[in-house]
Amino acid sequence: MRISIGSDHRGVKLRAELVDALKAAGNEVADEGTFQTESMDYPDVAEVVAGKVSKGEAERGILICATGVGMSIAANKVAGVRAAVIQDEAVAKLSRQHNNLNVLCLPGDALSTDAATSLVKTWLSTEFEGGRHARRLEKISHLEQHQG
Ligand SMILES: O=C(CO)[C@H](O)[C@H](O)[C@H](O)COP(=O)(O)O
Repeated sequence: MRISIGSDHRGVKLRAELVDALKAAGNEVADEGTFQTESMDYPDVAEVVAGKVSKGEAERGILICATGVGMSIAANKVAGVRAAVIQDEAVAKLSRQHNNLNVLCLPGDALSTDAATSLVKTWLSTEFEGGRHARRLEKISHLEQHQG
């Protein structure tokens, strides 16, 4: 799978570990940084990862900051992106089955490498169920196009 992954300064270590695990599993990974531990602004990285997902240049995106919250807020501003903070296996699965989540936001401060790797594996391998859930996503798309 083609995956774009990024983090701010608070997610550098976890991101590097996930990049290795994703590549080892055979994915095509675009690592968007940041590559520095100095403080930087998470929306700058969210824009790159969410933009690639929105344009179809990546099938999925993964974003990491301290809480995942800022990344999810920023990513959801990009057309066609469905992003959420996930830190639970059952929710990771449901976020794919029911919401077709295409950008996974992880709280780097709250997850061990093993827990994050397992969440990502579950999330990547779970298919969208369609049906009534597709109808609901169409309503979300409508909101995106006709807000205000
Ligand atoms: O945006 C966030 C919270 O919603 C992210 O967790 C950031 O990583 C965090 O705000 C960065 O904070 P810092 O004090 O600048 O390291």
